[in-house]
Amino acid sequence: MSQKIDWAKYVAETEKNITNKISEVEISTEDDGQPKQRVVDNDEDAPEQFSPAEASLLAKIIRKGLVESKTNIEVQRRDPKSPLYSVKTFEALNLNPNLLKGVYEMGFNAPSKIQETALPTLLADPPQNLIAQSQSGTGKTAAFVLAMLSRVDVSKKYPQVLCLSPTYELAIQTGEVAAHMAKFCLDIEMKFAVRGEEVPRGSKLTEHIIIGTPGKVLDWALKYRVFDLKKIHVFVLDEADVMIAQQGHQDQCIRIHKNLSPTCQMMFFSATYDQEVMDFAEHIVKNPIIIRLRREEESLDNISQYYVRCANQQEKYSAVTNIYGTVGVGQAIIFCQTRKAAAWLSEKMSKDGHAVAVLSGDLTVEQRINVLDRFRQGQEKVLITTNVLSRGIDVEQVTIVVNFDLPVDVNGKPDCETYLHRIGRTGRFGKRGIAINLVDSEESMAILKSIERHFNRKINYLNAEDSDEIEKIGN
Ligand SMILES: Nc1ncnc2c1ncn2[C@@H]1O[C@H](COP(=O)(O)OP(=O)(O)OP(=O)(O)O)[C@@H](O)[C@H]1O
Repeated sequence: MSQKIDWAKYVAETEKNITNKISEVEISTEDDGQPKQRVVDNDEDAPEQFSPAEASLLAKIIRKGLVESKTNIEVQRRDPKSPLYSVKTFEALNLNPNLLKGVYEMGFNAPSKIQETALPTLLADPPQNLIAQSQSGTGKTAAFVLAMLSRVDVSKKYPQVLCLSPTYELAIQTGEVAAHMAKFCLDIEMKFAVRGEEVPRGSKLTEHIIIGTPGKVLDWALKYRVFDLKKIHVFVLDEADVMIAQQGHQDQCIRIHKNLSPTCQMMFFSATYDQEVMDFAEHIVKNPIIIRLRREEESLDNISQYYVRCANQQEKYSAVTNIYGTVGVGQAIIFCQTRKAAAWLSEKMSKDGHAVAVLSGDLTVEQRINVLDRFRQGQEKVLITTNVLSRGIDVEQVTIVVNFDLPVDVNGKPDCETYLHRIGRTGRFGKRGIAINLVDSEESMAILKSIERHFNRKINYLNAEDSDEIEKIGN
């Protein structure tokens, strides 16, 4: 099926394309287009209107979803098919006692499947390389953060562990998890290498761990030379698939990777790897242990997926305002494909008296972190955003994800990986979540169907005429 790729040539060509200007790029394929008005053709299955009956059905679904979000995690832990399943305790993973204290302090009672399977490899001696895949919200961050903290030699006052994240927000979140886990390991020091952080040229970093975005890390390592990539002995690539395959990150990550010592331990993590990206990962990581999901395991049972048919942009807007009215005690994230669409939607909702926050690459990093903090504290119940927040961001109370626009790649083709990451902002660690897709044209219907086929997972039509619908939810 696929044509053979010469990875060595591919890496060499990618490197040739590296520009001298090193800057941070967000994982968003935003364009500057205005939201378009589209008209849907008649469809025999589905009425065009987002009717009051549908609005009321939606409200019921959301309420039911919220009630079920109290699903017992312990039950899932005993189900071998669940990503939360584990047989071991954290004690059995041979963690340093102070790290173990940190883990329990965070309220973690037992490891998830990925933690239980990845940690023995990550902590093995001699060190083993790992390429790991596990569904969104199943505890990958804790797995690699525990490995990072375990590998630090505090007597050596220089950066030894490097973790790369695709966005500013994700780097900060990972640093916060690491700080929390290291609460009883006071000697471990960390530094963020992200936009807004500056270091004097010629100075030498003394922190043990660097967590950052690729552009800044490359700047600090190769331009300012404030730390030595050859002395890094643990390299973590979070969201590894976009980091090695998406334009903007790829050249920087590969350049960083090339400058590491051949003995540096590699830890690649993501919820998604398509086959080509996995082949490439296997090419750049020597003798890796691979933890891989089957396609049908990639999407989570605890996230119920729906679509709503809307005739045009105005009906999409009505659907969103209806959803706004039903969020209740949870929170919602609404994804738009472009910054402009996000700005348009948030302005319109604000004008109509709905309190919403908006986060996109249009804001400064200070504004971005401020918006996210307020959302985490529940000051706004609804956050409108772009793909910049599609990956990794962990806000426990998010019960609903809305795709105002379905995710497409630069060629307008369905972006199944982004879809999975977006809907994974809800349903964190076994909680229940609801994903609602707004479909306003035959093109968007085709995209939805293609996503459905890709994961072989039904996305249910929100049919107000079907009185059994609510009963089916969650089954
Ligand atoms: N063993 C555990 N017990 C209880 N909660 C946990 C455990 N491990 C992680 N969590 C919690 O689960 C949530 C999701 O974890 P995390 O953010 O690490 O997921 P992830 O797999 O990295 O997700 P994503 O693919 O979206 O990046 C977090 O709130 C985290 O605190």
